[in-house]
Amino acid sequence: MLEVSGLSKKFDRNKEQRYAVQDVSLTIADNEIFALVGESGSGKSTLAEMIVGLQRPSAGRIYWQGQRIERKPDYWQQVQMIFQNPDRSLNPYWKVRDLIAEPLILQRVPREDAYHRVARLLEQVSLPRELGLRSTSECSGGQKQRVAIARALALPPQLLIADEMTSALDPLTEREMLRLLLELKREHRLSLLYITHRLETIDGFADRLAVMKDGRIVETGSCADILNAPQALYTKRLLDACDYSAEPGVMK
Ligand SMILES: Nc1ncnc2c1ncn2[C@@H]1O[C@H](COP(=O)(O)OP(=O)(O)OP(=O)(O)O)[C@@H](O)[C@H]1O
Repeated sequence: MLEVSGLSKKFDRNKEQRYAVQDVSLTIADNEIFALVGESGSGKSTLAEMIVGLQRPSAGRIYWQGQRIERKPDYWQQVQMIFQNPDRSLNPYWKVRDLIAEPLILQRVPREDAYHRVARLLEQVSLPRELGLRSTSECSGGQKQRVAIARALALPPQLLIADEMTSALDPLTEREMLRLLLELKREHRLSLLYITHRLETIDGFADRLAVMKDGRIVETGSCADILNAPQALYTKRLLDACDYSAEPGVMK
């Protein structure tokens, strides 16, 4: 469904040009959870931001359903991103229900109909309906992240990109979030690009996995294969660092 081919991004740093992402190619299939793993600074967010159009690639192409995204104007409605810090996409002065309703209102859905849909979305992400009348400054970190998910689902996307969305949350809330994403995948048949630096969280969750280091993909394959028998030295080091064999994954 999504194909990234030879994608690179260079930034100027100290009068030099450095690659944040270099010649990355990958595909994400329909209804697939694809995890992108790597340590801090390996280029994961830059890659995601190119996919959602927040950064312009220095080289390479992105295809959606077989066509370049520049030729698919509806692509931008079919992809949504959730950030590590939900405040990045949520205005603290707005009520939760208006934040979630905004994408619908922008599509000219009548306000009353939009609020009905918001009530259903709040239920889907396990938030009480009353929370709709609060501002996000009155919500916890986990609640804000659920609000961000509900907003991203208001116009159901076909591809959801979650960039370190659970890394500021406690382990129990993290587990709940991953369960919620699995449910949403089943219900909406969406695909998910799930970005994390924590390999141990994706066991039993992701279908496929790419490991990124210094802007390049060093290993890609089925999640189970890579976790059980990593080929790249770097992946082995990442697994050792999180003591993967000793700790069951979040979803087990
Ligand atoms: N706007 C920018 N200007 C210059 N360099 C940048 C910019 N954005 C990112 N970089 C650099 O590109 C590299 C990759 O950064 P990126 O944020 O994509 O990594 P990451 O794997 O997502 O890291 P983290 O897990 O810490 O978010 C880093 O060396 C970073 O300093």
